[in-house]
This record gives sequence, structure tokens and C-alpha cells, in this order.
Amino acid sequence: MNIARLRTFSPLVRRLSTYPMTLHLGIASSTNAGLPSAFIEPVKIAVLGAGAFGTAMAQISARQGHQVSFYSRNASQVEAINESHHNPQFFPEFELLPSIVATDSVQEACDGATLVIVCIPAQATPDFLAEHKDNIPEDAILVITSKGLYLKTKQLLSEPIMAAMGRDQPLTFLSGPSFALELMKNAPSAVVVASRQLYHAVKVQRLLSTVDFRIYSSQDIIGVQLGGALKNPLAIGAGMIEGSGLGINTLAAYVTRSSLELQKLCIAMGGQPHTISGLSGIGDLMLTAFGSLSRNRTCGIRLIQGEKKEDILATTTVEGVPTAEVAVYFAGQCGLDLPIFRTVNDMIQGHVNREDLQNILMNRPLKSEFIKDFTMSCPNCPMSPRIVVQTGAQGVTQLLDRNKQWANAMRTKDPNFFLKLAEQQTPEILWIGCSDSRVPANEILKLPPGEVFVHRNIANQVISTDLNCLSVIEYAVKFLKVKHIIVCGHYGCGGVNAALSQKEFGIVDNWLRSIKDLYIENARKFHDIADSNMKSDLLIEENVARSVYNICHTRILQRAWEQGQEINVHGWCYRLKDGIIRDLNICISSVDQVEAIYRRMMDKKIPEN
Ligand SMILES: NC(=O)C1=CN([C@@H]2O[C@H](COP(=O)(O)OP(=O)(O)OC[C@H]3O[C@@H](n4cnc5c(N)ncnc54)[C@H](O)[C@@H]3O)[C@@H](O)[C@H]2O)C=CC1
Ligand SMILES: O=C(CO)COP(=O)(O)O
Ligand SMILES: [Zn+2]
Repeated sequence: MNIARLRTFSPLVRRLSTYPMTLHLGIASSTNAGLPSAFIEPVKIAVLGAGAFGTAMAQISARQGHQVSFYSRNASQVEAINESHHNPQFFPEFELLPSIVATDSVQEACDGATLVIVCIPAQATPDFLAEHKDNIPEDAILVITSKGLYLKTKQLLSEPIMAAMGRDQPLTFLSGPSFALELMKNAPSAVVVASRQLYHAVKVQRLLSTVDFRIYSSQDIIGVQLGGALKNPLAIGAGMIEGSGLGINTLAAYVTRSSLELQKLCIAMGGQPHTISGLSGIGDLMLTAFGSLSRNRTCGIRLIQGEKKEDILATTTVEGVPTAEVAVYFAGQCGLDLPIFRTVNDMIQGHVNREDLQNILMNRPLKSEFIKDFTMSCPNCPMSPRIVVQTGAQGVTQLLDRNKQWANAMRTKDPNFFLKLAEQQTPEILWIGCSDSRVPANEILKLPPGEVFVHRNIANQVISTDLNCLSVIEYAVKFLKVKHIIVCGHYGCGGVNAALSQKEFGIVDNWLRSIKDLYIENARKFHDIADSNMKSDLLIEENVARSVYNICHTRILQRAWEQGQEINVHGWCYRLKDGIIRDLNICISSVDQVEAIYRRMMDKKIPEN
């Protein structure tokens, strides 16, 4: 057979022809499954967007032997590609592989595609997908390559993309240090593909990896998106430093401190810290901060030399410009001070001029290099809106997926975590709290599993006939030997407010009877309080005091104290609006303290603030 013909039709031979001879030998081996050089059944791949990166992705897909349908909205470009096998606008010096066929129809491009690789700028991607979703097969894996945060709704790109698709489309993000030109040249490169469902990422990895294009997989779609997007404004800043002639010391310091800001924001938004040290984070930051091919970096140089932002954006895709604005917004939402992002954005917007750049970044209060505790994700972060749990089987899958993500994250922090935990439980705290979903004991105490023994019921009551609660207390005191029993109420408690109201709710009215009694016992005091919130807050605190009182009067506690067991009973109240627990100064360590503390609580006229 003619070798030219073979090249056209056999993916294997086509791949062989680009590699050094030594590598050829292993390729056909049956023991190489999982290697980038393993034989892969060719599939149809749609590449949407015929710019720089689209062209590179089409070529990579074709190198791996796939049939590529290459969409461009520009009919003359489509014609030129199909006639000449060159993209006249991008990398015209490279011949495109014959299995790349261009089309100006999204429907034609996507029909029967296994992967749909989207290579259009971030700000245009959600609307584009919303318009064309009916042409995209429901089981095709979307591979998003755009690196930007979405300005219109100030979100990670995954959010408007999921909204645009309006269904459970397999979704992956491909990111990492990969200049399109270098990919065209076959320069060995490594990237990462992330998906919440690892198997989607692995499928993309298998279908597209070659020995020149090594794809790692990840489940951290937050970290991978943030790294890929946020390195863009940081690269603009690097260009500004370059264009100002500040030198390599400055640039190295800038990139190092930038990576810390990246890490802070990533962690606050629920990404994994190690993702930022990976290809989509530091990898791409280094490439674009130091590499002269970067359009973001070039934009920084041009801005500092006095060119107008609008003029630069008119001819080039510079993702860092809109992304900088969203980055500053995210930082604000998460309560983070990120001076580099802020300054770069101010420079882009023209609020700061070149002469002030050094002063703003260098003349800040001196501090230690690392601030210890930025390891918490932020409850206000824009990535923490409500999670909508689907109905039926989808809901089950969704929840079980979330559980796996959590278990993986715990194992990443400590590989032996579950093994140690499974062996024994030795909590030192018994928590008696309200069933309210917003008051989870471990989270608000920042304690991991295994540290808190928990009993929850509506309005955190301890009632002497409630065998459930008494069993918990007995087990905690007698066998677990807890050191602290905490009764924690919460302001705004629906249970207490229901007891205060005249309305009927059902069986729960019986459960809340003793709170109504508590109110009646102190009715005179409550009548004097005009403000209904204050009334509710005070009753909530008294209800905590009553539960503490009832615990202390059980034989369980009294016997424990008689036997010299050191155990304190506390009364606390949590405020939903600020996440802070108020200590009601109830701390009882022996039976003789009970009455005085309870009296003080019943005489109290105003709640804690
Ligand atoms: N160029 C590179 O080296 C790399 C780029 N990326 C990312 O890939 C994305 C695309 O970048 P490039 O291809 O480099 O940009 P580009 O400017 O070279 O090409 C963008 C393409 O998208 C098309 N397009 C724009 N708006 C569209 C719309 N509404 N509908 C249909 N097509 C539309 C344009 O016609 C153009 O063909 C960006 O988010 C970029 O950050 C990622 C890795 C490397
Ligand atoms: O993301 C890129 C390479 O990984 C391309 O960067 P620029 O958009 O700055 O050219
Ligand atoms: Zn409650």
C-alpha cells in the first residue's frame, strides 16, 4: 500500500510518522493500554471556534487519528481550510491534517461527535452554547478550553455554561501551559483536564493524549478553572512590569506573590490548594508571565506603553481584561485583600498610572511572608450558592458524587484519616443543638468528624421524658466520658418562634409545649418587651438555660459529678447572621451551681447582642 494513502487513513501510521523511530516500536504493543501511545479507537470530534487554539486542538485531535469537524462562523475561512488545508488566519504556515474538515454549521460539526471541544473566548462561550445546545448530542463531552471568568454574571465559567445547557451535559475543562503555536509545532506539552465526574476527564485524557500532548486528569473544576482564568490578569501585570523595564528581580517577586494570591482565592472558593501548584495554576502562570507569545503579557506591555485598552482588544483576544474585574469581585466577596489583582485591574481600568505601580505594590505595611490561616473555604464565596439537589435517581447520584469528592478531599489532606477514625471514636464534646440545617455542630466549631457527639432536635430541648435524648446523654457521659456538654440554641429559631406564635403547626406543637410554658412562667417580663425580635432572642436564651438545667438535674450528671468525673455543661447561642456563637456564661461543673445560674438567666431582661 502506498504510504501516503496509509498516512491519510491510518491513525496509527499518521502518529508514527511524527515520532522518532525509537518510539515507534512500543506503539503497537498490546501491553501499553493507558499509555499516551496506546491505540485509541478513532471517534468524531467537533472543534468549535477556528481561532488560534481551535486550530491547535483540531490538529491535535487529528494527530490522534480522530475525524475532526472544525466549525468556524466565517464561511470564507471554512472554504479556504477545506480547499487548501491551511487556516489562512491562524498559523497559515502549517498544513492541517486531511481528517480535519471545516464547516460553518454547528449542527454538522456536532452531529455524532463524542467530544465537543469549545475554543471561543470565555465571554462569548455561554451565549454560544445556549444558542447551539440543541445541536450538541446530550452524551457528548464538552471540553471547554476558554480561560476566563464570566463578567456578565460574575461567575466561574462552569456556572453560566451549565445554565446555558440546561441539562446534565458531561462537562470538562482543559487548561494548562499550552501556547497554540507550540502545540502546532508538536512541542511536548502537558495540560490538565478536569471534570466533577472523573470518568469524563479520563475519557478526554485517553482520546486526546499523545506523547507530545500529555493530559493529566483532575476532579477540581474550581481550581482548574480559577488557575487558567486568573493567570491571565496576572500575565497582564507581568507584561506591565516587563514594559516598565523594572527587571527580572521584580518579575520573580511579582510572580511568586501572584501565585500566593492565586492560592488564597482558589482555597477561599473551594478549589484544592495543590491544583494551584499544578499545570493550570503555576504552570500556566509561568508560561504566560515569562513567555513572549502570551497575548495577555503583550497587552500589559502595550498598556504600560500608553496604548488604549479598547484598541488592543479590537484585534486580539485578551481574556485577562474582563477576568481581572471578576477576580477583584470574587476577592471582595470572600473578604480577601489581594493587592496584585486589585492593582492590575486598576491599571487596566486606567485608575492608576505607571508611576504609581511600584509604590502601590511595594510601599505596603511590612508583614510575614505567609499568613498562617488561609486554609478555609469562604462561606460567602460566589461558588457557595445553594446546591440544587435533583429529584429521583439523579439526586442520588449527585449526592453520592458529592460524598466521594468529600472523601477524596479528606484523604488528600490525610491518607490515613478514615482508617484512624474507623478504629475508635473518642469525642470530648456532647453537642445538643437544634435540628435547623444552618447550625451544623462540626462545621461551626471547625472540628473534623470524630470530635463531636451530637444530639439534635427542634429547638434543642432536653426533656426528662425524652428517652432518645437521655440515652445520648448517658452514653456520652458514662462511656465516652465527654468533658463538655454544650447546649447550643440559635437566634431566629423557628421552633421557639412557633412556640411564641398563636398558630397551629401539628405534632410539633406538643413538642414545643414546654417552651410555651417557659414563656408563660416569665410572661410578665416578656410583656414588657415591645420588640418582637428581642422577645424571641430572650426566650431562645432561656430555653437554652432550661435545657442546661434539665441536664444538670438528671441522675446521669449527678452520679457522674458524685463520682468525681470532670464534666462541664455549657449554654451557648449561635447567631445565623454572623456565624458567631454567644457564650451565655452558663458553665456548670457541679450540682450546687445550677440554681443560681438558672435564676440569673430567668431574671435576665435583655438578650446578648
Ligand atoms: N491561543 C492559545 O495559545 C490558547 C488559548 N486558550 C483559550 O482559548 C480561548 C480561545 O482563544 P484563541 O483561540 O486563542 O482566540 P482567538 O481570538 O484566536 O480565536 C477565537 C475564535 O473564536 C471565534 N469566536 C469569537 N466569538 C465567537 C462567537 N460568538 N461565536 C462563534 N465564534 C466566535 C472567533 O471568530 C475566533 O475564530 C481563550 O479563552 C483562550 O484563553 C487556551 C490555551 C491556549
Ligand atoms: O493560555 C495560554 C497558554 O496556556 C495563552 O495565553 P494568552 O491568551 O495570554 O496568549
Ligand atoms: Zn432552631
